[in-house]
Amino acid sequence: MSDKEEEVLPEGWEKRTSRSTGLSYYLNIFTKESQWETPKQAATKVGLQGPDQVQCSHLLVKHNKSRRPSSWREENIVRSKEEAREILEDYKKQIESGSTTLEDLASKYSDCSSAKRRGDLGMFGRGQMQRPFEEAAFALKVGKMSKIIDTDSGLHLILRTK
Ligand SMILES: O=C(N[C@H](Cc1nc2ccccc2[nH]1)C(=O)O)c1cc2ccccc2s1
Repeated sequence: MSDKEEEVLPEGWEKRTSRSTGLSYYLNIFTKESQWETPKQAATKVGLQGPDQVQCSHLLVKHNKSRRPSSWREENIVRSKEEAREILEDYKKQIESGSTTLEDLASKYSDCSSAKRRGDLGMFGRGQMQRPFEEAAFALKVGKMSKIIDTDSGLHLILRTK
């Protein structure tokens, strides 16, 4: 194309010139990520490392090896980790059948104080929750539920809500 014709780029991209090489590159104005290749489709709004923050609800079943084997529901939690897994697998089946929701079960049965908020943990960024929980939460798409996640607190089912 002649230099008179403006290069039309897909939405969300800007053409820049590298100060060091003088070569053109393309900047994703949402994620600030750059690339040499001319973009063929609209810029993604989520960078390679995923969103900065997510919001999740969770259902926690503690066991006798949990960091704090106590909760608003049970002063002294004695069930084994295997029993906790069986309980959570049954909750997971109920949720997947559509007969109930994670939030309804969290309100009644979660061993986390977030049970009082239907399991809602609010928004959080990386570095705030135990790593296995964080990795699972940030890998979820909005509206999706995790597999059973094992942390020092116990066994969790996670639902990403934002
Ligand atoms: O750490 C908490 N509660 C612990 C159990 C627990 N351990 C967790 C580990 C990862 C994510 C949530 C978790 N909840 C407890 O009650 O023994 C939190 C409670 C709440 C309540 C509201 C919002 C955030 C949080 S985090």
